[in-house]
This record gives sequence, C-alpha cells and structure tokens, in this order.
Amino acid sequence: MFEKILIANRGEIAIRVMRACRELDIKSVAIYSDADTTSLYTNYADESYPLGNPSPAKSYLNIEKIINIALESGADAIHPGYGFLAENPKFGEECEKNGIKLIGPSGKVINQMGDKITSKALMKKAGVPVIEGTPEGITDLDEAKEIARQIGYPVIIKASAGGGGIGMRAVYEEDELVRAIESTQSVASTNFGDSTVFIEKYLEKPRHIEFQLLADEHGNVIHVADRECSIQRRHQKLLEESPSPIMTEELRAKMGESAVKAAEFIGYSSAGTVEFLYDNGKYYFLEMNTRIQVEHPITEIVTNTDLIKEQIKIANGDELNYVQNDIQVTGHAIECRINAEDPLNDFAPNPGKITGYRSPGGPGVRLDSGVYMNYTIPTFYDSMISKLITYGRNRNDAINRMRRALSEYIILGVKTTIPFHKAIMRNPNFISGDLNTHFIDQYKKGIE
Ligand SMILES: Nc1ncc2cc(-c3cccc4ccccc34)c(N3CC[C@@H](N)C3)nc2n1
Ligand SMILES: [Ca+2]
Repeated sequence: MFEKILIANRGEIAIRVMRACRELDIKSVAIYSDADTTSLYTNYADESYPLGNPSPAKSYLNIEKIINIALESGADAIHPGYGFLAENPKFGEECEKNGIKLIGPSGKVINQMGDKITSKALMKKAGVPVIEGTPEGITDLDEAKEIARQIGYPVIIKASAGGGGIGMRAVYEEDELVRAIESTQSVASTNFGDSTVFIEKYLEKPRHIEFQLLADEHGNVIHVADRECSIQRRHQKLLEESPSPIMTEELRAKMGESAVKAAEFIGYSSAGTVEFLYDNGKYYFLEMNTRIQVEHPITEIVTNTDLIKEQIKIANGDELNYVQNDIQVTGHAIECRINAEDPLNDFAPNPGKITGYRSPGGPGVRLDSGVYMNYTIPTFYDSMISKLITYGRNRNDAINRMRRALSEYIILGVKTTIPFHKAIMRNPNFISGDLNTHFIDQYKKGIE
C-alpha cells in the first residue's frame, strides 16, 4: 500500500482525502498557495509544502511545481480531488514519467471522455442509449440543415470539446440554425481551441440523473447507485440528492447496467460518474466524469461506502471489495452546496472574513467544511466553502433535517447560499420531487 499521498487540491475535498488517508494509515502531504497559508485543510496533513503565487495557473494547476513537491516529499501517489488537474491528461502523463501513481483513470480514458463526439460514439458501440444526432462534427451547413430536419426541431448545437454547459445552443426553427452553428463554433474555438460542433435532438425538460461507478484495474466494475442533480444554475450544481425521487429498483438496474457497460467497454478504472438525461421514461448517455465529484458524500451515506478509500485501494492494485449485490440503497440523502455567494445578487461571489461561525449537527447531519471562525475566504478560488448533507429513513426525513440543519448553520461576515437552500426546502415543487434541469429558471421568483 502507498506510504504517502500528496493531495493536489485545497478546501473541503483536501480534508476529505486526508481523512481517508489517515483511516488507511497513509501519510498525507498538503500543498498550499500564499492565499491558503491559513486554510483549514493544511492542519489535517502530516506535512505541507508552499506553492507560492496564489493564481491557480501558478499554484494548483502548476504540474511541474506539484510533481517536484511530490518527489521532494517522497509521495508515492497523488490524489487530484475534483476541478484543477483532476481531468487533465497531461498531469497523468507527467506523474507516470516520474513514477508517481495518479489516483484516477488512465490518461487515455480521460482524453476519450473529454471529447463529446468520441464519448458518444464509444457509448453507442457499448450499447448505451445516446441522444439522436450527428455522429460526427458538422462540416457542411446544408447537410446540417437536412439532418436537423430529419431529427426534428428543437435541436441543440453542442461543442465536442465543451464542458460545463459552455458552447451549447438550442435551436427551435430552421432559420436560426446557421447562426446558432456559427456562434457555437466561435464560442468553442475561443473556449476550447476546438470549433467542432455537433447536433442532437433537444430534450426540453429532462432530469439530470447520474450513476456513481467503481472499477478496479482488473476489469471489475460496479455501480454505486444514482444521484439526482437537476437543480443547477448556469451549469453549476447547487443541490443534489440520492436516490433520485423517481428511481425504482428496475430503473436503477437498467440505468446501472448501462453505466457499468460503458465503463467496461472503455476499460475504466477508479471512481467515475456516468451522467444521463432522463426524459419521460427514457434515459440517454450525456457525459462521463473521470474524477470523484463534489456530491459523492450522498452516495457514501445511502450505500454505506467510502468512495475515496476505494479509489486509493483501486490505485494500489487491489480488487474491488464489493460485488454489485453488496450495493443496497438505504434511506435518503440531500447535499446543499454552501457557497460564499450572494443569492440576491445573481450569486456573485462574496469572499471575506468569517466573523461568526456555528456548525450544524445532531441526528442525520454531515458537514464537509473547509472553513472556520475568523477564516478569511480567499478571492482566487471557487466559492464553495462547505457541503451540508442530511439524511434520514426517507426523503421527507432528509428534507426536515436539512431545514433544521440550515437553521442551525450560522455564518456571519459573508453572504452565503444558505437562505437560497432554505427557500428550496420550502418550495412545493422541490418537495413534490417534480424536478428538471430548468427548475431554477422556472421557480427563481419563488426562491429569491
Ligand atoms: N440533447 C440535449 N437536450 C437537452 C440538454 C440539456 C442540457 C442541460 C442544460 C441546462 C442545464 C442542465 C442541467 C443538467 C443536465 C443537463 C442540462 C444538456 N447539457 C449538456 C452539458 C450539460 N452540462 C448540460 N444537454 C442537453 N442535451
Ligand atoms: Ca459533466
């Protein structure tokens, strides 16, 4: 087993990985920029090393600096967390060159899943349902018109190298098509250096349901059940829950089987997530995320698993500890992302000094927090400061506990999304489980 793991990340996920290391008796190494000298996570590691300049490019995205610290500290593995270098193929190559194990899937798989046209083509071959559309990028506008006519409007134009919803444009009638293609191509080339775009049937009010995967390096793959992630704002998830309110045993078996087939077909290893769109009884492959995700705790709670420890064991070459039958869903869990943002000012980031802080607790509450009383939230990084998770025997229990925990969670000195989540927990459509990806737009007024 590894002796020492470097966590190439910061905040709550760094603490989460350090906790898994400690439980496995593995030493942990923290890295911190000048803006993170007082951050909580550095206290949980056995040793910590400075990165210097706080800009992401010069710190948490600086492959050379991070590899050098790993070599200097004698770390034999690196956990990338999520964001930053977590899905960067170059990072995997550099780690391999330096004899350091990067905890995650192979660079080849990260590359393949990073391209939407490639990933869709692979999924189709694997027998996973994909959304009707062009198998290749658009090269000829007349051909595109013909294809859009065959698919039937509305259609959506998507950038193949896209992510996080950037480079996506819904088109409701033919005379908008050309302009939509050209604008998406230019957005794609500016943002991703690749202007390849393709067309799909546009699903107007789908749900976003994703399946957690665990795959070892010996070809064993299982799914670890589903998460509902439809409550998003500008492609930023705000709240997630497991299981999905619409999940049944047979639908879970069917979608789970598709997710496992996808992973087996591409030779996936480590933890990963297959995202689906669900639209009145049918589901379609959307994307595959080749990293551990922010919302992994709700899965850990309802399936009684530790996904980070499993990732570390898989990277160590161990066989999976579970067979599919070991995965049973018990109860219900909800995660609210607590961001230092102002919900009444378009969720603009609101960093600053925390002048008052009291954590929630009690039955059915888990708080994965990266902050503390008197901590000054830096301006350089993501605005998520903690994740409040509640769970109970059923969804109603979990909602009641979330209402209570949100009322106990005191953060003064900065604005946060706590009031927003309190409103969601009182929103009739959320309570009824009537969710889709337009939830926020549909009910924004009721939430502000
Ligand atoms: N053919 C078709 N129809 C509807 C879609 C709707 C979305 C979408 C759009 C806006 C918010 C979403 C939230 C969760 C899941 C999907 C969405 C979508 N994407 C793709 C990138 C992902 N982050 C959002 N692709 C879609 N594709
Ligand atoms: Ca994704």
